[in-house]
Amino acid sequence: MPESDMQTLTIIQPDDWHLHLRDGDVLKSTVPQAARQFHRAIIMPNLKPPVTTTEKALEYRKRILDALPSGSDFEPLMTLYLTDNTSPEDIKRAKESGIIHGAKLYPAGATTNSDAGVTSLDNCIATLEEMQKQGIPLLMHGEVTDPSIDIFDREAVFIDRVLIPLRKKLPDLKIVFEHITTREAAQYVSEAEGYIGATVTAHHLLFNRNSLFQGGIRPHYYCLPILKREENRQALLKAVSTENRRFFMGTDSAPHAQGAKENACGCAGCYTALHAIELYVQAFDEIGALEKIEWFTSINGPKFYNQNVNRNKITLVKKEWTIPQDLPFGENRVIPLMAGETLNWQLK
Ligand SMILES: NC(=O)N[C@@H](CC(=O)O)C(=O)O
Ligand SMILES: [Zn+2]
Ligand SMILES: [Zn+2]
Repeated sequence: MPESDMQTLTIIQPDDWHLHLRDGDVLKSTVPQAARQFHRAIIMPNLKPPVTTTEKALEYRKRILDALPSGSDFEPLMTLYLTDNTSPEDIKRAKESGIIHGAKLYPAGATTNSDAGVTSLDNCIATLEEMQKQGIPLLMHGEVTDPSIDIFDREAVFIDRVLIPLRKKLPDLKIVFEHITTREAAQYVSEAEGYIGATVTAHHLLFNRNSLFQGGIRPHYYCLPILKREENRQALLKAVSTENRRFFMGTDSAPHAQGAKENACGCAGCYTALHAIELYVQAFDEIGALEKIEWFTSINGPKFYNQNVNRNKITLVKKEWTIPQDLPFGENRVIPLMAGETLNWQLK
């Protein structure tokens, strides 16, 4: 149970089960910011070029570890980027390495750096069977790419067109439905048979689609899956704050340089790794559910991934602070979510 006296909140140290750190120079800031809060993180493989092999993941892991502040015990949990050409041998190799904790499905064209992603799951059945056999979870960006489907419906349609048929074929495949944003997804994950979990971001708990157009167009609130109607936000809040153990924290912190967001064709992704835990605490506090937060932030995720729950604890204090306007990002700047706005809780 979290310890709380209204002015402080102490919880088991959280992990981030969905994080983009990017690569190169920017690791100098993205890695320490994540390591300040989390013990472990599932590292997304959508680099340019993507992390498609265990060898590439080992090299990327080393670059991440090299960017850690000395004394940090942060552990990057690596993932493979599935393509039409990922083979069952690639999966065996990943399992043997001991460093790969999932393989990521990006439907081709669905989101940032997904062009090399899977064009049809039919091309991957042998590979997915091997994942099922080896116990490697399939992490999914769950949106259909059919341009005739409205952007606000792409997640719900994915459940019927892709997820349910896939789970009929491979009922023992472990699945994480990443960054869910709809009532339909929350309900499906709550009730479905078998081994399935879902991550939920802080921004989908805090904001609905009105935030995209508050007094003008707001590129820093644009991410995929796109923010939805309020009723969906309410369904997500309910899912993460009830006793269901299938929902866990995954920030989907996805930094893009300021100029790539504030652009005629701006990139999708919100940067939250600086202040993720404070954002989640704010969301739970707003619905009076702080006593439920620890399952979501610190327990359900490790249990899903067969990892130990962390031993360390973190403490937040009830104290207003202002989110910085921008942050270093290699040679550029990145704008954190809610830049310049106030949060009520601060990590000690
Ligand atoms: N969530 C996003 O809007 N963007 C992510 C990709 C992803 O997780 O879909 C990114 O890598 O920028
Ligand atoms: Zn995604
Ligand atoms: Zn993501």
